[in-house]
Amino acid sequence: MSNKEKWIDLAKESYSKAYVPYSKFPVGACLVTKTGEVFTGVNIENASYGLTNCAERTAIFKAVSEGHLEFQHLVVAGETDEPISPCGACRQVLVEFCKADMPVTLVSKTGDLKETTIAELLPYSFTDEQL
Ligand SMILES: O=c1ccn([C@H]2C[C@H](O)[C@@H](CO)O2)c(=O)[nH]1
Ligand SMILES: [Zn+2]
Repeated sequence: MSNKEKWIDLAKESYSKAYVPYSKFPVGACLVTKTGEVFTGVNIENASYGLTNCAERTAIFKAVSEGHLEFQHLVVAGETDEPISPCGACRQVLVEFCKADMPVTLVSKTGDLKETTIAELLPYSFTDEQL
């Protein structure tokens, strides 16, 4: 089994930890650091719906909290017909921590994959270079 297949499995396995009483729509992410450590994340919803934290941001915030700032790959898996597509808020947070050419693998419920990159997900993004 390749590393990427393992990361896809980890993203899917994390569904069981998603806190999704409102949408019943679990999403799992697996973020891999440059040195190969893996951080999973799930969506965590709230009765005040807007405070929901997506799986992607949960994974990033976990990794950054542990001192990791360099990443090599992200997998996001959802119970969608087509490979899941990260929301705009997560794309902006990903741009903050991931290089433009970092590969991102998006996964559907049947295991269809879409291979993309950070820059493809959020072209012409606002970054610290503009501050
Ligand atoms: O890429 C995505 C898309 C959606 N969600 C979550 C937010 C909410 O909990 C549920 C439905 O939008 O899915 C994620 O975690 N990641
Ligand atoms: Zn999101």
